[in-house]
Amino acid sequence: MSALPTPIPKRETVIEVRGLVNRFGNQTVHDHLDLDVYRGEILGVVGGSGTGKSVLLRTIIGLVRPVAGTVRVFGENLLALPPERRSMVERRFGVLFQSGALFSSLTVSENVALPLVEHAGIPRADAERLAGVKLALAGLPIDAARKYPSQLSGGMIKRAALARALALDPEILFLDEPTAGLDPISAAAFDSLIVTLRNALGLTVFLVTHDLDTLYTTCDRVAVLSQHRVLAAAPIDEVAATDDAWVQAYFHGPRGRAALQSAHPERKD
Ligand SMILES: Nc1ncnc2c1ncn2[C@@H]1O[C@H](COP(=O)(O)OP(=O)(O)OP(=O)(O)O)[C@@H](O)[C@H]1O
Repeated sequence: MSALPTPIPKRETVIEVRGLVNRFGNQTVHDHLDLDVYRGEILGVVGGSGTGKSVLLRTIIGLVRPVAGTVRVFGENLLALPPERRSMVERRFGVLFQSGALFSSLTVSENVALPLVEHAGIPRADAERLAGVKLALAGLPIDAARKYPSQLSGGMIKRAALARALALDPEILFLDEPTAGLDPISAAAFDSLIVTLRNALGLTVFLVTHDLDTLYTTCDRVAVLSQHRVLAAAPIDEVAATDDAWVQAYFHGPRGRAALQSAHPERKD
């Protein structure tokens, strides 16, 4: 009796981008770009400077209205939703912008509590207690809660911004160059925190980065932006084998080889 083939589980698409066109004046940034992001994965988005990685992130979260194409998050087109339904979808994702974007006049604890008060209507004292839990999740010491952003190191600011992005228990986490500006040890610690949180909370992570170590150590798939589109979206080894000048220079240049060696010391390729 022959065994039945094991069915391949169907991946659930949580972000679907189709035919996306973005232009600023006469500059075309995206031209019929397609991309799927699957539930539970960490997707790294890479590409040369100015290829439109941040604009793609901002379009997906509804901050940029594209010239053409559709973006669906959890099956919903944010830009077509009435404000109340849009805000319900927005509560299901958290965003860590490149700068951290914390309010400088609020303490770390108040920054993290803000979305809980404003979007979830939680009383301030309870929100600050919950903020303490989120700060611990993001790996910040308890005394950081009372500090102002200007009193934190770069790595701590990223963690505080991460705690705020996690405030509303999101299903998707958007991270724009989270390790930029961090020393290698802090960057590696941040990478491993992202993997731990994904595993513990079942998050889907959309991660814009230039950091090859991050790609090798955290990402399930990597999407390469080139010539206004997604050139490839696949596990890193597949993407690194793509016949494209930028991909070859990026993954097989000295930094790419060093990152591969550091993540997989046993490999000789
Ligand atoms: N609001 C805007 N108005 C005009 N041009 C913009 C705007 N936002 C982005 N751009 C342009 O779109 C292009 C893509 O920008 P984007 O920030 O997405 O690039 P990126 O791939 O994230 O680059 P980097 O890796 O350098 O951060 C750039 O040329 C940028 O100048």
